[in-house]
Amino acid sequence: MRPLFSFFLSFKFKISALIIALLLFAGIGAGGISLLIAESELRQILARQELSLLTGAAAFIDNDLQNKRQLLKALGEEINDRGLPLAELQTMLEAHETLRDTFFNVNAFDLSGNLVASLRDRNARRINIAERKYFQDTLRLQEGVISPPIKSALSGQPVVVITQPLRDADGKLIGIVLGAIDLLRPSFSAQLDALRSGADGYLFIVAGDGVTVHHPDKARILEKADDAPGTLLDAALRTPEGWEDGLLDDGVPVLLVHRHLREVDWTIALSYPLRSAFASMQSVRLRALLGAAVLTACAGLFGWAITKKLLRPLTKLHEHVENISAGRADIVVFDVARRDEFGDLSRAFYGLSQRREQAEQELHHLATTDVLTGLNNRRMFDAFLPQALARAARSGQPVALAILDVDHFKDINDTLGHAAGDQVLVEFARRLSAAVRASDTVARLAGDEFVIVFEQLSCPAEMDVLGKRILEAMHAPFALGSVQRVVQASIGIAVTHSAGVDVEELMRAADQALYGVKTAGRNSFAINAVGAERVALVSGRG
Ligand SMILES: Nc1nc2c(ncn2[C@@H]2O[C@H](COP(=O)(O)OP(=O)(O)OP(=O)(O)O)[C@@H](O)[C@H]2O)c(=O)[nH]1
Repeated sequence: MRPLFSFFLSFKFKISALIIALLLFAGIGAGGISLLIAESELRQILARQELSLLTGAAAFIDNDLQNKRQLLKALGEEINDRGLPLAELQTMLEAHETLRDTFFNVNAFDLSGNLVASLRDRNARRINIAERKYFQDTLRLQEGVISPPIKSALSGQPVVVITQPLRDADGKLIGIVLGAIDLLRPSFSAQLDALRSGADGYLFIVAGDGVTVHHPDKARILEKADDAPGTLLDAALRTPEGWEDGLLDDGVPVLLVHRHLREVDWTIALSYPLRSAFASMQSVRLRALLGAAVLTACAGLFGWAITKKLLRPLTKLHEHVENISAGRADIVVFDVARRDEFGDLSRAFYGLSQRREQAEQELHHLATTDVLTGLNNRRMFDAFLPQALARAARSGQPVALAILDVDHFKDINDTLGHAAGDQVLVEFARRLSAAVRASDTVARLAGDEFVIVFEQLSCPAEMDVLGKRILEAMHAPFALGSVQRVVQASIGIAVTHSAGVDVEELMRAADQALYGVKTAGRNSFAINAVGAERVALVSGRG
């Protein structure tokens, strides 16, 4: 669980995730925008294509209506020219075969609106259409009109009628003749059926007042469609031609292409469900999405591999830090030649480690060195003496410890001052260091008290020589500014070559020797062989 967790926290994972996210964003963004543009273009193309088909259909219907009007006009003129009375119209209508082919029915009415002739049924019941608006309009305008879709008073069928005023030989209005178009089987039906687009698309015609003139669902003919402001139909009725996007009542998104007719206040429209119109786009979208997903996965893997490679120096750096912490490597491994950010970081680590090492050395020096004389201090001596004893035990060689005390040092301080006292201590330390061998270790314990550890002695008697040499080193007077001062010292030496002697025993033996020298008058040394219980007193001059 934990490695998985740290995997998700890793920089590699974050970078790879970022690459994938950016690619997804760019891919889906670019793909989405391209698809949107393609869809919009396709919509325009489809709409234009459908509109040009509608224009053909509209022209056909306009021509059909115009032909029908012309036919009725010709009929009216013939009646006028021949001065036929209304009573003879039935015979005349029946004689016109073209009327039967062109219209569902043709009827004639007198000025009072009473039926006087009916092409299809000479015994038709005597109806009156005086109240019908198209009748009144024809008389008022004295020219033919096309009615809105209505229910026929004679047949009860949904029809549209085309009227033509009738005159006698003197040109006086005597009635009207009208031709009815059956809206359930209009003459332009075949043409409209041929134009049906797409499996779900359908054509319909609606009058300017929203009443349906033609619809594949015949039950809707004569129904008033919803043309409230903001509806698709409202938009279609308000413009001569064009296309709109919108939702049908049942929520289906459609492309509505429409065109207004020339002969009559009708709009022919094609409702085209976008689902079928863009069926091909759906599959393109799916394929594009799949392609983007595959590409993103490949890019993600590639990004992972590249990131891993790019971050290898960082992994190496981490290894170096671990190795240095564990003492398996030196800080020099940080000093790489790379000329990039990782190189800079590694070298910065190197510099930092160098400074830290230096600081540690300085701290160690401060902690183990006497500030005044530069000799080892008590802390160093305490750590060093047991090691020296252990070394001596291993080598079997004698080891000696000398404790030195400057004689009457307090007098120097008191008579010449503390600074002069310091000078004496510094010079005393210098002479001590010069008098002993490189293998011997000198330290200042405190005040005017010094120690020397002598290692690698050939025999205990060698200490006689060394003790004398130290006293001799102090013979020359100390120059303290303008004053020359003789400085003497007392030395207590403990020497042993038995492995079992410990630090306390040795210190005690050296102290005893020193005490003996002090008691005997100072300026000399004494050697105390540990275990031998013998104190040898040797004069200051050796
Ligand atoms: N100038 C100076 N004096 C110090 C320092 N440390 C300790 N002293 C003085 O050294 C003197 C040590 O005196 P003692 O060792 O007790 O006496 P002494 O005069 O040497 O007498 P004996 O050892 O018996 O000969 C004291 O007066 C301390 O104040 C130091 O770092 N510098």
